[in-house]
Amino acid sequence: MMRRAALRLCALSKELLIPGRGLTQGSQDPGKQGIFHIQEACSSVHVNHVRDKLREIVGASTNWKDHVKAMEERKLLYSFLAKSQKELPPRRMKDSYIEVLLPLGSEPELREKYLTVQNTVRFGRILEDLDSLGVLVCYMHTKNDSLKMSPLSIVTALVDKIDMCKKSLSPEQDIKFSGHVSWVGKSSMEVKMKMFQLHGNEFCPVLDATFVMVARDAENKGPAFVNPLIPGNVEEEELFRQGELNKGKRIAFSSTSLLKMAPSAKERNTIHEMFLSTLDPKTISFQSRVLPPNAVWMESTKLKSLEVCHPQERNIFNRIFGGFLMRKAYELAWATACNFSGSRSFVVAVDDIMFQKPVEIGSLLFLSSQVCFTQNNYIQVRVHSEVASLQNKEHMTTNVFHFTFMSEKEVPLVYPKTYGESMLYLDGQRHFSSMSVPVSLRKDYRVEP
Ligand SMILES: CCCCCCCCCCCCCC(=O)SCCNC(=O)CCNC(=O)[C@H](O)C(C)(C)COP(=O)(O)OP(=O)(O)OC[C@H]1O[C@@H](n2cnc3c(N)ncnc32)[C@H](O)[C@@H]1OP(=O)(O)O
Repeated sequence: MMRRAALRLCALSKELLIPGRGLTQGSQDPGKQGIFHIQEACSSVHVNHVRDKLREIVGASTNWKDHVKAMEERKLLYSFLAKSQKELPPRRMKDSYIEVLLPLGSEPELREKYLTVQNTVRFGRILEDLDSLGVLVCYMHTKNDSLKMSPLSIVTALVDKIDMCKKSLSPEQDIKFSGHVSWVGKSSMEVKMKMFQLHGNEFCPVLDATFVMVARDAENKGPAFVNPLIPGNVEEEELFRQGELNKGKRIAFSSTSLLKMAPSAKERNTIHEMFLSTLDPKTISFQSRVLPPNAVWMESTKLKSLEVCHPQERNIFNRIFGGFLMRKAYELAWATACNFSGSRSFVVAVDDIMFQKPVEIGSLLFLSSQVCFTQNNYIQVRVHSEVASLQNKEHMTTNVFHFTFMSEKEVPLVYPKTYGESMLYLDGQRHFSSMSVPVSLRKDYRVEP
C-alpha cells in the first residue's frame, strides 16, 4: 500500500493536470498575474480530485473502518522525517504552484453542491475548497520523489485573511483557484491563494486568501521540518518579505490581545462613552441602562448551533476537516448577520481564524455567534467554537472565527452591557479596522452561504 501511494505521490504533478484547461483562457491569465510565470503549468486539477489526491499522499483510508490500520502504516514513516531543515532541498515558489478548476459552467451537475437559493455560490463550500487546496500546495512544496508516501501531516493553523474582490460569483460560470507557498518557517508555511471566475472569455480575480499551514510528524503529534523556500526573483523576494512581516504582525497582534493587555486609552474612552450614553438620565444610577436610538444590545444578537462530528467530516488525519468547521461557522455567522440586519448580507472579509486544537471525531461542536461591532452597512461577527465529548462534558475552545459582512442597508449600532462584551466590541473593532479591502470596491458583489 505504501509503495502504491509513493508512486502516486511521485506522479502527482503530472497526473493532476487536465489537458486543455489551461491558463491561457482570457487576457487576465492568473499565472501571468501572479508572481512568477510558469511555462509548464498549462493545465488545472479538477476540484473533485483534490481530496482524493490528499488521501493518497498520506495513505488515508477511504473507509472509516480501516482508519486505525492506515494510521498504523503511517507510524512506519517516522524514520523519513528530516532531523534538521538543512537536510531538505530548498524549493522555489513555482514548485508548489497549483491550479484547481471548479467547472460550475461546463459541468452543471457540480452546481447543486455550490448553489444558494438566491442563485449565487455558497461561500462555505469555497472555504472548504481553499482549505484542501492549501494543504495540497504544501504537499507539493514538501514533495520527496524518493519516498513512498509523505511522512508529514499538514494541518491548517490559521486563516490569516480572505478578502473578497468586487465581482459577483455566479453558479453558472467556471471558477479557477491558484495557490503556492509564499513563505516558510521551520515547520510552518504561508500559502497564498487566489480565486478567479470566468466572465466572458476572461478569468477575473474574485478572492485573495492567505493561510498558514503547519507540518507535523506522521501521526500529527509534534512539529516536523519543511523544505526551505528560495525566492527566485524580485517579486518573490517581496512576497517572502511580506510573509516574514505577516509573522511579525501576528505576534504583535497576539501580544496586544485584550486577553493579555488592557485596552488602549482611546479604546477605554470609546467604551466609557458608550457606557455613559446608555445611562438613564432620569435615575442617577450606574445600574439603570437604556439603549440609545437605533442601537441594540450585543447580547440580543446571539445565535447558537450544535454539530455532531461524524466520521464523514473527517480529514486525512482522522480529525474533523478544517474546511467543514469553517463552513459551519461561516453559515452561522451569515445567519447572524442577516437576522441582525433584517436584510441580505454579503461576506466581505474573513480574518484570523486560528485552529487552536484539533476536533476529534465524535465530538459535539458548539458554535456561538454574535455581532460584536457595526459601522454603516458593515457587520463584524465573531463565532466561538467549543467541543465536548459525550463522556467528558468539559468544553474546550477550538477556534475563534471573524467574519465581516456588508448589509444591503445601514445597520444599528451594537452596545455592550458587560465588561466582557466591551472587550468583544473592541476586538471586533480591531478586526474590522485591519480589513484591507477598500470599502468602495463592493458594489456589484454577492456571495452567500
Ligand atoms: C480520509 C478521508 C477524508 C478525505 C477528505 C479530507 C479533505 C481534505 C483534508 C485536507 C486536510 C485539511 C486540513 C485540516 O483539516 S487540518 C484540521 C484543522 N486544523 C487543526 O485541527 C489544527 C489544530 N491546531 C493544532 O493542532 C495546533 O495548534 C498547531 C499544530 C497548529 C500548532 O501547534 P503548536 O502551537 O503546539 O505548534 P508549535 O508551537 O510547535 O509551532 C509549530 C509551528 O506552527 C506555527 N504556528 C502555530 N500556531 C500558529 C498560528 N496560529 N499561526 C501561525 N503559525 C502558527 C509556529 O509559529 C511554528 O512555526 P515554525 O517556527 O516551526 O515555522
